[in-house]
Amino acid sequence: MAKYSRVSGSVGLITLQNPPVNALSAAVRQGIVDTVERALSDPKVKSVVICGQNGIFCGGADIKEFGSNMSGPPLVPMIHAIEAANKPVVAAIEGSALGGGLELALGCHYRIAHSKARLGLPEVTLGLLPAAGGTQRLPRLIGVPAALDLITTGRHVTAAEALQLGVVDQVTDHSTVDAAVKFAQSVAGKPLDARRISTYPCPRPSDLDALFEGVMEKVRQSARGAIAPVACVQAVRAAATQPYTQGMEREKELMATLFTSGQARALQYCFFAQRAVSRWSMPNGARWDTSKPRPVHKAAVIGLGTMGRGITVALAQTGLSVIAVETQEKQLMEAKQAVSGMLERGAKRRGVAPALDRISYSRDIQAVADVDLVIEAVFEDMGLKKKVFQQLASICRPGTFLCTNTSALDVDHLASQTHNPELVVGMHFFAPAHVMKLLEVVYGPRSSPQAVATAMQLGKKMGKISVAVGNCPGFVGNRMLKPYMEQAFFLLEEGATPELVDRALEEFGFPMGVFRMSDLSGLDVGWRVRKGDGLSEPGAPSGQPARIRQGRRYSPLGDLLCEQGRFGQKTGRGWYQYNKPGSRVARSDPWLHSFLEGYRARHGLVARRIDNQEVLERCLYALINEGFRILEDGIAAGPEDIDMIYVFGYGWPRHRGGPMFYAGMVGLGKVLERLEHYHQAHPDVPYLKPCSLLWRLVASGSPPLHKWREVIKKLHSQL
Ligand SMILES: CCCCCCCCCCCCC[C@H](O)CC(=O)SCCNC(=O)CCNC(=O)[C@H](O)C(C)(C)COP(=O)(O)OP(=O)(O)OC[C@H]1O[C@@H](n2cnc3c(N)ncnc32)[C@H](O)[C@@H]1OP(=O)(O)O
Repeated sequence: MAKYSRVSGSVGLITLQNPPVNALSAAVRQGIVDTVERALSDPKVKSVVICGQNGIFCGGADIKEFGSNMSGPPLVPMIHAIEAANKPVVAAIEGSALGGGLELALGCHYRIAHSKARLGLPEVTLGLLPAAGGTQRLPRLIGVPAALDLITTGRHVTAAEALQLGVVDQVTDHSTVDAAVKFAQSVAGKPLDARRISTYPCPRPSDLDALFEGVMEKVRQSARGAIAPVACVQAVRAAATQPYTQGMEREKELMATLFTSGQARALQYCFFAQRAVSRWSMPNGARWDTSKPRPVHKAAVIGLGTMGRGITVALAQTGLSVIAVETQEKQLMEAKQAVSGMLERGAKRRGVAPALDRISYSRDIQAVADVDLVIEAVFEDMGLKKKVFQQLASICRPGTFLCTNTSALDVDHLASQTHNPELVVGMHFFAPAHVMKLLEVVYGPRSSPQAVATAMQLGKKMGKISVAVGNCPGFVGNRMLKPYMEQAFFLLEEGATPELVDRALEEFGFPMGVFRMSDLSGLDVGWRVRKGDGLSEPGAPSGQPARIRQGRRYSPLGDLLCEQGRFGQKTGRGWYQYNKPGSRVARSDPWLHSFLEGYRARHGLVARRIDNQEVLERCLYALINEGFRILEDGIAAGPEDIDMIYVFGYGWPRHRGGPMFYAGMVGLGKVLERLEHYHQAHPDVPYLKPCSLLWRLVASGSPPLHKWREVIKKLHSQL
């Protein structure tokens, strides 16, 4: 699918046609090969322009093809043929030129870009490297350090930056195709030898070894176990140290390893899952494509603590008018300052004016009377939230959407405080709310499809990955976190240390292990919840054994630390020790180790050797098991929803695809077998009991993840 025409008498115009992004599918590659041949053999044609239809040059190789047997002409010889052409070929870049799209443009002799175009080699984000010559041509064109930056980060650059780097030859504000055709006419007949990038010598930095060692070190640290960034560095090193043909061989060899890796599968799954979650559905049949969102121009935020401040910033940055309400004078003053600071810093980073005048502050909740949507972000206390919702119900004009930023409380119970429960949804942001990408949109049994659609659309406008989920304690993310953390506590009781557990999880790829994370977010948060649930003393019924609550195993370790005032980083002591309160550098704490020994002795527990494998299996499989329960309960519509929540909100390593994808990679049978094993060893831990959906999936032959919905549907229809 590439259209051919002759324009302005002597220019062969090739238009890539594969909506929506003109990906280089087999048909497009065949189309390019055919039309280039046609242009080169037509004596009337003196030069050639390649462009893409619908304002986008090319989004790269067709990622969907990677999972199947690839047919059609391969990219590398196709691009070589273009570069070797004896007539000038000009790329007219509008919209995006990414991955294979940019590699195609690098094979052309000239590149003209529209000022709004974005260019990049994002293959690394898909677990790959630019394997159509990108790792060899780009460093030859723009130098090794700049090429390393683009290829190892995958970042997209603007046309202006591309021009500055030397990736493109000209930028236009007008019709790119017209400019390229004119340019093509002007260079017709001119020698092309100096325009074939593969023939350029690669500029060789004097400190080559030091440069590559430094970049490799940086990449290894930030990649957290991802292999593609490392391979990207190796491929660029080949460009800098070997002739082009050998460099291409190295590129191919490294790509072959990446192409078949589990990491590439996981990252490509994430690419599609990230897009799939916007196509939400509810158990009652309501869906994204049949539910119309209402526009939101003016919003209000109630409560300006940490979350309320971040939400206010995120809304203002999206271009909405915001009324920010905080009843406490001192808190309001502090919040104003903090919000202005965040907006100014963000605006400076993005080179725009801060959106300060979009926000008006008030101490009076009556100020929200005429907004389109309210986000309540007061303290996580049901009594307080209920009061706010009752007030909102009487203040707001009819039709106003009322959203709660609770992280676990019952959205339906809050909805019942209003006259229009259909207008109520949860909008669970993650701290810091103006930075974190995840938003859980929580629908209750009475939430209208329009309320869900409106919250989802608002989240998208705010640049969030919004995932629609059902209402249950903890929703999806926090509900799954509970068994994960519980296992970590039990492992301490049985002989592990916080350091051992955290190391295993960090080696797996989490940015922080469970105990370092708990110190960061504050041990008191969970303590308050456990007290509310009647688990932690003194709320627990008297006379019950210290390590059993509500008939199941319970570890009071977190409560005991809180009783000592060890709330984590903010108090300078938690699972680790810190130089001073607020310090972020966790150090091993001998006090904690002897406390654990004393605790075990008091409860007659004998410490045993626990290895990384047990830590991972118990923590991760307990979390995954809860994920299956969530699917079984219909709280999440599909495994992609759960995975994107964990990747974007909980630091699950993207190259492992999310917990449910990971379960599929490990093998559902193996997950089931290990859960059974651990449940037999710990029968008082219900979270370790494999759930029926997992049994059902294994009994159905462990189908691939995209077929799970069918099994879930069958299960629901039988209930
Ligand atoms: C032993 C075995 C040896 C094997 C060796 C194998 C050798 C193979 C040789 C391969 C040569 C390598 C070539 C190249 O280096 C590799 C690549 O090019 S990989 C692809 C790189 N490109 C990207 O990563 C870009 C991805 N796309 C985007 O970033 C964005 O889509 C966009 C282009 C900026 C547009 O953004 P939006 O306008 O917001 O639109 P969406 O993102 O919502 O996308 C719309 C729609 O299009 C789908 N889509 C986008 N890009 C692609 C793509 N490249 N391929 C397929 N489909 C794509 C996207 O999924 C959306 O559809 P939906 O999912 O919503 O249905």
